[in-house]
This record gives sequence, C-alpha cells and structure tokens, in this order.
Amino acid sequence: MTVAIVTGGAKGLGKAFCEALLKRSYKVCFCDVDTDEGENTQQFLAKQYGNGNVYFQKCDVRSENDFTALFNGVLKKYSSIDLIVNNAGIIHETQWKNCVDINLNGVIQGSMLAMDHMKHGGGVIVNVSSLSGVLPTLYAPVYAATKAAVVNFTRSWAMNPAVTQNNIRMVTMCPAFADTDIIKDIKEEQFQGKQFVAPFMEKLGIMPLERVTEGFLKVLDDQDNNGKSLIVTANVMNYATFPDPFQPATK
Ligand SMILES: NC(=O)C1=CN([C@@H]2O[C@H](COP(=O)(O)OP(=O)(O)OC[C@H]3O[C@@H](n4cnc5c(N)ncnc54)[C@H](O)[C@@H]3O)[C@@H](O)[C@H]2O)C=CC1
Ligand SMILES: CCCCC/C=C\C=C\C(=O)C/C=C\C/C=C\CCCC(=O)O
Repeated sequence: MTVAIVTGGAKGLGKAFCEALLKRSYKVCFCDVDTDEGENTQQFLAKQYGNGNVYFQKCDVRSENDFTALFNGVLKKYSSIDLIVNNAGIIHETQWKNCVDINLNGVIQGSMLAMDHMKHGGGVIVNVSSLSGVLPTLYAPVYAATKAAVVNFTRSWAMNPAVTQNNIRMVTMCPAFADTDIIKDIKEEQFQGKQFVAPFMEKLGIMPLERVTEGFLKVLDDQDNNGKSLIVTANVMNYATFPDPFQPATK
C-alpha cells in the first residue's frame, strides 16, 4: 500500500494530482481549508475510485495543530505516509502575509512533518512552486518570493543528510499558467498591476490540467531528481538549471 497526502486537494491542480495518484492505486488523503468543496470532491473521488481509497480531512496549512492532526489521521487510517504533495497556495499581493503563510510556511510545515515521519522508511516530498519561482513576476512580487523560497527550501533540504541518508526525495514543480480557479476567480487587488499579466499569458498560454499532471507523474517517476525543480509549460518540460558560482565564468 502506497499512501499520499495532497494539500489543497479540493479542486484545481491538487484535485488533478489526487486523481492521478488514485489511478496508480495510491491511498490518498487530501486536505483543504474549504470544507464544502473538500466534501464534494471526496464524494466524487470515492465514487470513481472506491470509498476506502480516498478521504478528505479539513486542514488549514497555516495551522500547526491542523497539520499535526492531518498526519495523525492518515497514520491511524493507513499506517504510513510515502508521499506528500505540498500544493495548497494562493496569489494575493495585498493580503501578502497570508500569501506567505500559506505558500511558504505551509510548505515548510508539511515538509518538516513529512521528513520527521519519512526518516524511518523514506518517501517523496513534492513541493508545488510556479514558474514565478524561477522568473521575476512584476505583477506579483510576494507570490514570486514565496515560490522562489519554496524552490530554494527544497534544494537546500535535498542536500542535507537527513534527506540523502534516509531515502527521502524532495522535488519542486514550477508550472506556468494552468486552467484553475486561481486564474478564473482572481480580483484586481490580488495583483500589483493586473494589466501586466496579459502579455505573459499570451506568450505562455493556459495549460490544461493534464499537462501539469504529466509533469507531476514525471516528478514521481524520475528517481534521480532529488533537489530538482521541474519547469512545466505548454512546450517545455525540463528541470531548471541554476548558475554554479564555483565554476569559473566562461567568456
Ligand atoms: N493554476 C496556475 O496557473 C498555477 C498554480 N500554481 C500553484 O499550484 C497550486 C495549486 O493552485 P491551483 O490549483 O491553481 O489553485 P486553486 O485555487 O484552484 O486551488 C487551490 C486550493 O488550495 C486550497 N487552499 C487555499 N488556502 C489553503 C489553506 N490555507 N489550507 C489548505 N488549503 C488551502 C483552496 O481552498 C483550493 O482548494 C498553488 O500552490 C499555486 O500557486 C503554480 C503555477 C501555476
Ligand atoms: C487574470 C489572470 C491571473 C493570472 C495569475 C494567476 C495565477 C498565477 C499563478 C502562477 O503561478 C503564474 C504562473 C506562471 C507565470 C510565471 C511567470 C511570468 C513571467 C514570465 C516571463 O518573465 O517570461
């Protein structure tokens, strides 16, 4: 039995990742702060993939208590945790502390709890960043900062013996625009200039969820990607490269 936790799994990319895992016969526990949407999704997934294979637990990733209860709930039900997908995220430049709390602190909290459990038997931690984690994003600097922090948090832990010597793999995903409510429901005040979004969207397009899921499955299947960040756009699916300051510059 292979067991996964997906945060922010009630809709959007998180829900798509849950489905992909259920198709691969994982047991899936997904959490969300939105209880109504979570319960609807639970019903939908249980009907498709079997009641005993998936369950929803309310968890706000900003809350240490909720997160601890989530892990305890999964361990009680399925006895192990092999994979966590730290996916829950928002974009909000005016409520920026909330954005940091969810996008960064939530990922840190989920990763630390997972590492603590996985030190006994290994596992995989997938942290969902964004293309904004590796490129400047003029319309959403706080969002970009949280996503860049997720990339380097993951890269940093991936080098630590607590990960390398315990059969743990930590990877980041950096998708471009994907067709979810984060795009559809967005309001003016969530940006530093909504008018700046359009040129990037025209250039990159909006990916169907299947394209991001393809990237998600690649991240799971590639065994040698500890610490790497997978960029997913409509045309590109490559691990990011970063400058190496220890190499002499080429002229
Ligand atoms: N859709 C896109 O264009 C892209 C999305 N991403 C990232 O993918 C992740 C998923 O986003 P989408 O599915 O697009 O958004 P979405 O808005 O469709 O889904 C996000 C889910 O996270 C949940 N959530 C929000 N705050 C939470 C909290 N405090 N605790 C628990 N759950 C919470 C929401 O209730 C919702 O169900 C986010 O981290 C986002 O930044 C990255 C690149 C592109
Ligand atoms: C009105 C539409 C709102 C769109 C913004 C909502 C969510 C965005 C989520 C992301 O994670 C953004 C993903 C990709 C864009 C990333 C970088 C843009 C810069 C690209 C460049 O410099 O070429």
